[in-house]
Amino acid sequence: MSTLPQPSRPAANPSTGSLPPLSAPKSRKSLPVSSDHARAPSPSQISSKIRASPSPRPSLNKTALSNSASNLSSSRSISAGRTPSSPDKSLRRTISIAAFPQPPKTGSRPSTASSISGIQSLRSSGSVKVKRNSRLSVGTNSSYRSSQTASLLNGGDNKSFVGTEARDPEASPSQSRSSSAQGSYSTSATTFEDADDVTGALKPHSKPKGAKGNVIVSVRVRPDVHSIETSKINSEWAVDARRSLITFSGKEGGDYYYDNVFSPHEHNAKVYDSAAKRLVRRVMEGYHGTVFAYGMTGTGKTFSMQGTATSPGVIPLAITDIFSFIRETPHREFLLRVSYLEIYNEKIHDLLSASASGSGGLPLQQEEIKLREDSKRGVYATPLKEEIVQSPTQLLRVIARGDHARRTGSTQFNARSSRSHAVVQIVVESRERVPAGATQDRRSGITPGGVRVSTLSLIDLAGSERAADDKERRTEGAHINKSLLTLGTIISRLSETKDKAGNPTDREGRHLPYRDSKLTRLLQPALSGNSLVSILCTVHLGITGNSNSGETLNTLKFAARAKNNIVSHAKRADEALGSGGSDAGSRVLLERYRMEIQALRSQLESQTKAQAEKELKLEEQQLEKEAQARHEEQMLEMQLARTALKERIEHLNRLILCSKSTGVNSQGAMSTLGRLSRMSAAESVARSLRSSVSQSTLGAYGTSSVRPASFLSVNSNEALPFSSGSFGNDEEEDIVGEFADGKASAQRQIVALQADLSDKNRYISTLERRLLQARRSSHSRMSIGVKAGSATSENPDMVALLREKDMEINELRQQLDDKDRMLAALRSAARHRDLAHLGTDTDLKEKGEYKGVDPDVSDSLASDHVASILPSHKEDEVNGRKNIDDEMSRILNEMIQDRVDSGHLIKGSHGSVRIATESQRPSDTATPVQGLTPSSMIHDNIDHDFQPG
Ligand SMILES: Nc1ncnc2c1ncn2[C@@H]1O[C@H](COP(=O)(O)OP(=O)(O)OP(=O)(O)O)[C@@H](O)[C@H]1O
Repeated sequence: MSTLPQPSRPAANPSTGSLPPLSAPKSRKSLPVSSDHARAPSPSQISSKIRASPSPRPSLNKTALSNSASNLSSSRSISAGRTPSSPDKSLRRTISIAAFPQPPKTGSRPSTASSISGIQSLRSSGSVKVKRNSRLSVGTNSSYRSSQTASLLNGGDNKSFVGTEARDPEASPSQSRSSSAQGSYSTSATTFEDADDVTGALKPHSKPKGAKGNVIVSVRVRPDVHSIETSKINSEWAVDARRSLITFSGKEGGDYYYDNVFSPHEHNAKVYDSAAKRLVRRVMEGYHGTVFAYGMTGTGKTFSMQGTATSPGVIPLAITDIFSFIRETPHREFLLRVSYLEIYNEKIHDLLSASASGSGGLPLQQEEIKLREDSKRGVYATPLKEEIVQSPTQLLRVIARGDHARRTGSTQFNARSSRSHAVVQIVVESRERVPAGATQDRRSGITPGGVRVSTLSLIDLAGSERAADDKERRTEGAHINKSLLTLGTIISRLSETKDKAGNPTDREGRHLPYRDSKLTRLLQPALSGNSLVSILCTVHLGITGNSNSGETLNTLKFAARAKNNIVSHAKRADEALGSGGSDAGSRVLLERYRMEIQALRSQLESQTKAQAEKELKLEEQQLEKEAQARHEEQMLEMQLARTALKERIEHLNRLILCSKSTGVNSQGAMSTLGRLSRMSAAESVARSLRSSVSQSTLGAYGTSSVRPASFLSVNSNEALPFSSGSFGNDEEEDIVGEFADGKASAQRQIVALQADLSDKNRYISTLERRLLQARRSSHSRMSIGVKAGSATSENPDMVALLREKDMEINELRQQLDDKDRMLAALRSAARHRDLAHLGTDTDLKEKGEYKGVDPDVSDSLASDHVASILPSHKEDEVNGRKNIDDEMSRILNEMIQDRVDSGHLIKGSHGSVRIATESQRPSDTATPVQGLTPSSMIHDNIDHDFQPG
């Protein structure tokens, strides 16, 4: 949404209390009468011309006078020769902008003020005939002094009024247009001087005492490109830029003074410096400001406002200045938003909305934009897109986009004529910057002091034109002309009076027709008081094109009326506190943004906090998880190692027991036992043991009625208290079962045991390696744990585990030793047995009793390698067998004792043994004695254990 500057509407009799003391009154009748005018045509003649002004001048505004008397009495003056009661005389208050703080001087852009006077320029160009002191000779009928005082925004306080002498450059050569020594510009509500008023009233060299206002009117003369080529010169016009004077010597001729007159050779930069710069600076300080270009089509309005790439106009130069000001004002912060609209055929279009420019340059249908008014915002267009801009480039780009969308067309006088009124509005919000560490208003969440909002409106009006041939142009022209006419009417009737309802009226109490056109409605706030105004009127005085003297005169009169009638009580906008949520507050975007930023910041802070806490928690959880995972991993490793060790121990145990049993068998020649038992039960020497074992084995299968003798009874030589075929309980039966099958040869057992031995050696070395690794990794983990200050609880476990593993390894070593010993014993037993078998076999063969013996076995038993140890005598043989029996018994006893000690076997009261149940075993070495497992298992194990390698 956008609005033209609408500070609170000026009251019927606006108080000037908030304004700086007026330095001079603005009096319509304060103009000095030049001696020229003495020679001027009669008052009646002048009046007839000057009264082109559409409305008669009301009488002096008594209310205004009385209301402002206290403030103005010292500074107001009523021009000489004029009585307060004079009906056509009006005393207008003036407001001095010179008393306001001066903007910082910038060196950002050098002033391009041309030193060439307009007269000189015109002379050189020859486009306008300069007439020195010719006014009187021409018989000038009127004299418009629209710039009788130091001008608002482009003049200096020292600017003098031009009397007869002063107008003569030679008589009064230097009318300084420069600003005062302090660089201040003064403004004045230009006094429009009716001929009636002038008559006999103007005093040469009189200078109103600082009559100043906030309205500046400038006239720019467009160069005539054809004038150089042609010898014809429009001799009716004379332009004296130095004295801001345009003189027309034709019909209705006269002198026209303004705040600025720019000769055809003045550049845009000069125009900006003199006509707009000051106003722009004031807007940045908190005043509303409006600059608009008015003039016939093709006279250079767009050229002045937009300019070209090489010669930027008012708009781009203002933008540059705005940002220069921001840079130069570090103690304040600013927010700029811009809108751009056009009024085309009495309809408002948003030039920044996406739909503003459709394909092929045709505008798309967009939501109708309406003008609304409220007490706080004044008149504003809605809905209107506003863009927040942060750099001159961005702002220029936004405006260029709007320019692109603006409607133009070819007219008789301008190939690219603006067919609409274009309004750029830049809303400036500013506030004191919060000093670092300053305390803030806790309740509102904002810093003390509010936001100041001011608006700069830069308006390029469409040009007035005569009826065109083209229908479309005619329609456009009708709308343009109507709105411009309304504008002219309003300006000519402007007064400070208002009706009871507070609506502005002219001096006769008639309503001002602001609502007659969108343009005037939109300009209402600017025209009716609280805005600084700069009007740039463009004319073309050449002999070609539309250098129509009548039109030019109209423009000059418009300018003069504007300067004379528009009274501005511009004051700095109040600082609004935007936190209240009121309408005003909601307008103050800067504050809203600040609060939003603050809210977002605190939100961000709390979120960051929460995030940090969450992250910390997650991290902790992660660490916990990692520790847990590590722990689990370690436990798993340990478990695996443990399981592997246990399995191995079991395996070894099985082997040991099997070896024991094998030993028993080998003592009784287990593999051969079956064979022997099959061969004969009458084998003499080894019978006691071998047959008993054999029988017990057989007994286990229920094939023998002989009382079985457990292999344990070998040592004790005690008869087992079991009945035949049973050990008295199942476990013992299982034991018996183990010995029931013994077919492997001693050789194979030895080979198997050797392989197993090497296997175990390998395994032990593997275990040692693993242990070493485990120690290392445990050490590194422990050190990590110590570093992290956690996971120290793992140490006892690890130590215990290591200890356990050490024990297991020791145990394994012991077992291995046992095995070694057993192996040695088995070897020697095998040797002896083989020798004994050789002898026995020979006997049997001799006796023909060696039946059923496998010839292979027989052969193998009779192999050469045992032949060497064959005893020569039977007695030796018997003794040898006895020794073997004894040795085997001893070894077996030792091993059994070991198992009893380790809790795997339980000794019975009668010397019998049985396998300990799970519950009876020591918990830490709960290794099942696989060698004493049920027979089916034993078979498997034996088979497995006997696997070579
Ligand atoms: N001071 C100047 N110096 C050089 N060229 C100018 C000047 N003023 C106007 N012109 C040229 O005159 C032509 C018409 O100017 P411009 O379009 O600004 O007129 P306008 O008043 O905006 O017309 P319209 O109302 O039809 O839009 C342009 O080509 C422009 O470049």
